[in-house]
Amino acid sequence: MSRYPRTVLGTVCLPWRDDGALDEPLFRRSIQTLVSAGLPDLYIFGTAGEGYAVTDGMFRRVAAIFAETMREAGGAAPMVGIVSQSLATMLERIDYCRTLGIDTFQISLPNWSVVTDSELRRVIAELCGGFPEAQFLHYNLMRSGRLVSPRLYGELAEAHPNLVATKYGGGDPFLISGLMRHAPQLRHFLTEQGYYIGAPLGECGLLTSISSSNPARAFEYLHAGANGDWPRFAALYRELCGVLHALLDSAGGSFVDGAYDKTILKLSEPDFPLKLLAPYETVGDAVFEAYRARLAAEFPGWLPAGAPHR
Ligand SMILES: N[C@@H](CC=O)C(=O)O
Repeated sequence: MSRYPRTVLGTVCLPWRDDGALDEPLFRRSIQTLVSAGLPDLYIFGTAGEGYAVTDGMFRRVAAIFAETMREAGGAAPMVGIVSQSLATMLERIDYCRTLGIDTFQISLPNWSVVTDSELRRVIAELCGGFPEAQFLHYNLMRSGRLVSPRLYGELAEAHPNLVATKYGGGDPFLISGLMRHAPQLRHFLTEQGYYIGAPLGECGLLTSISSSNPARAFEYLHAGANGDWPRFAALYRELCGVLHALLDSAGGSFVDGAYDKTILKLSEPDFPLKLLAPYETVGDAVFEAYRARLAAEFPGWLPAGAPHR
């Protein structure tokens, strides 16, 4: 029995105005739009949410607005990403969020020097042990300099009942099957490609990226995999591979996640700026227009519900 609901987990992006300030009304509106479109399980400060780039002041302001708006919108428990080179800063940020009533955190490992297994055990012990009333999802990504192995997750899950989930954006079949085998008590959230490998093996969740443009269809993909409806699952997977290539072809280069996630979000929030916090470069409006045109022509079912298919 897994410790966290099986659902579609989605990112929230941060809209920056030309003067560099947060566009608060648009930030609130984009959260409301996602929840009312059927995506209530949301987090801030993943890679797309620029958790690596915000100051402490911005972290506090965004976290407070996010928690308040999620409550108003009727979203699930708001999940806040904690990204820092400093374990002490991570603890401070969690402490602050606890004062806002936030109890669900997405943690990644400090990476100035890649942590060893025993250092990793220490990080998880400080975070999970320091806040036993909170719950933690670990973001397993190579930007930390290493991945956590399925067996190590099994060990950590036994030691920390409030380690409840993991998130992995890659597609390594060996790692994915290992997660299901060695740490089934954790909910493993996999992106569209990884979910296709994981769903036949165990009760993983869907970490939505390209599929977030149409939450109802993203849930259809989750359920097709969960219920063993393999023809539908394969058909949606084929579409999603096409959608991914449409996005990458339109972008024509390599960008940090936020550039892609903001392009996807702009489908439902046309005035959402694509700008990223410095020094990272983003895609231009022409990329967004090319992507929207490709979706309309080839995969209209992945446009937001009610969007014109032009
Ligand atoms: N871009 C996502 C990860 C998965 O797709 C994020 O920022 O968390």
